[in-house]
Amino acid sequence: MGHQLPWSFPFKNVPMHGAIGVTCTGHVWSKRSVIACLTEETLRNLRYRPSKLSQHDFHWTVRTIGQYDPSIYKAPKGEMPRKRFPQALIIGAGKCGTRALIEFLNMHPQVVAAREEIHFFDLDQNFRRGLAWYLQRMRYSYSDQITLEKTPSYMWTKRARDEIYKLNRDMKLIVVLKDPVIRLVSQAIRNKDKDVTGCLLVHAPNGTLLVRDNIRPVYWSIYVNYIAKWLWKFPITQLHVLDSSMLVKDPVGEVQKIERFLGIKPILSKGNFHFDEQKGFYCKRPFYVQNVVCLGNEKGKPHPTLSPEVKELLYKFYRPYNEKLFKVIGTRFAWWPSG
Ligand SMILES: Nc1ncnc2c1ncn2[C@@H]1O[C@H](COP(=O)(O)OS(=O)(=O)O)[C@@H](OP(=O)(O)O)[C@H]1O
Repeated sequence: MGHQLPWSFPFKNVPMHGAIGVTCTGHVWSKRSVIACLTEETLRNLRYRPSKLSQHDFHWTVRTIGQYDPSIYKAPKGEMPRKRFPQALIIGAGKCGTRALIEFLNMHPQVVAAREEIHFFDLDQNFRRGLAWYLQRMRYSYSDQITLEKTPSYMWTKRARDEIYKLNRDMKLIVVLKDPVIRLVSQAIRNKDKDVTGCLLVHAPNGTLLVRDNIRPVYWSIYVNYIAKWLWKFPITQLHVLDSSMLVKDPVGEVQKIERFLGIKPILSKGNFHFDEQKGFYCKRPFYVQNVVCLGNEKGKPHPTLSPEVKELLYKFYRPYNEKLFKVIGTRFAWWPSG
């Protein structure tokens, strides 16, 4: 994009190999080669008051130079990147692989993913800060890129449904779901419930064992109760539901379906994924980066083994809800006990 700074690279401790330009299209942080993205406002300053510029004027998206071959992605000619509200959201569900999914999608040059979970629509203290605050949390993008945010608890939140609809009724919604029994165990472990089995089950007065359906890990796994409500507002064509176990087994196939759903170029392929034997999961291999990047150790922790009796009870509990869900979304997932 040709805008050159009128002085040498001013920042200490950042090794500099290459030019600074207004090219804000990459997705990979690199310590070796940098491109600092400038906002339009900064560029105005640059023309009129260059000496007033400081390090803080930079939108610090540091990119590997030449990260995308022009045959893979070229920013629209003459356009400046700007912050945009998401056009797509990963709304859930927590513990179902939402982090892996957004990391994988973020390798696509047309996907510009927010770096963190913003929790704008679900948390009062964030929602009160207003839409301008939400917008500021987004990264810079071009008009042919899709800004993507993930907050896995949006799926369970009424305000998220209402406010996302108000913000953009064309919003594309991505939901990754997991076998509900595995998800609830994952959540119970995360909540540090020591006795996972004990916390999920309760004895009825007559002595029979029942699933405690009044606790979050349990009722948040009744997906149909939430998905059906999203579909009161959004048409099914705007909802893409995938099964976490398929994301684990075949991430390429799953991200390629999402490329089609989002209407972006089919770019991600086998070469972007590497199976890490030790972790037992696929990790990402972004374009032009030698290293494979895996999720942290907090993801993919071993789960406790449930007793056959408890397992059966839980699967029996979820079966009718799963059946309803499959009808609503028009797809079946293989959610039955293994082992
Ligand atoms: N590729 C890859 N690498 C690592 N982990 C993977 C991957 N794909 C899916 N998973 C599963 O993601 C589970 C965590 O889900 P989330 O990222 O949605 O959790 S969170 O709600 O954001 O805390 C995590 O759940 P646990 O196994 O309970 O840790 C993993 O099973």
